[in-house]
Amino acid sequence: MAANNEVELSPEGWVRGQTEKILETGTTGSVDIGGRPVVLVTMKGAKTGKLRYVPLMRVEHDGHYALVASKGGAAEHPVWYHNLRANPTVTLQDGTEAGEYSVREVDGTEREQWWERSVAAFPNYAEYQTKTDRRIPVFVLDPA
Ligand SMILES: C[C@H](OP(=O)(O)OC[C@@H](O)[C@@H](O)[C@@H](O)Cn1c2nc(=O)[nH]c(=O)c-2cc2ccc(O)cc21)C(=O)N[C@@H](CCC(=O)N[C@@H](CCC(=O)O)C(=O)O)C(=O)O
Repeated sequence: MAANNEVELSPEGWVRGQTEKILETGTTGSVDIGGRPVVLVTMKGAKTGKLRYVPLMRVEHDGHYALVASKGGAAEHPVWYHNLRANPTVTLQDGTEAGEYSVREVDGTEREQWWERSVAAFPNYAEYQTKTDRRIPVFVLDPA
């Protein structure tokens, strides 16, 4: 296991670029996807123990957030899905504010409620779900 403070950004160029911009400016407000706000989630790698920085769409309600493992409607879950399952405590930065959250995957009516909020925040999620038989996982973050 790596030292738990070793940071690793995405190998995906455009994602790394947005992450670097957030880190340089100190605010997630410096980036967006189609004008929609983004949050920056720091999570612990399931295998390496590295600190992984994962930008995701901002879905917030009453101080709780949802993270949608859509990966653009790909056939498989994003790799970070496994990180959250293994290490369900993250730091989430929204704007300039960062806080600690406990993470849980949701199902049933709670998932429906948060899926609606997610699609309202980022309509592309609805289209991504039509592109794959994989049911796109939804995680809810509760302030730690
Ligand atoms: C390419 C791969 O990415 P991924 O984890 O599959 O995630 C794919 C994307 O979801 C991820 O890039 C998101 O940030 C993309 N993305 C969104 N992705 C989404 O799925 N949903 C969103 O709402 C979303 C919004 C968003 C907004 C801005 C932005 O810049 C990017 C956004 C990756 O980062 N791999 C790394 C890290 C892998 C990793 O985490 N390894 C774990 C082990 C994991 C295991 O157990 O297998 C470890 O370190 O231990 C690598 O191969 O080195």
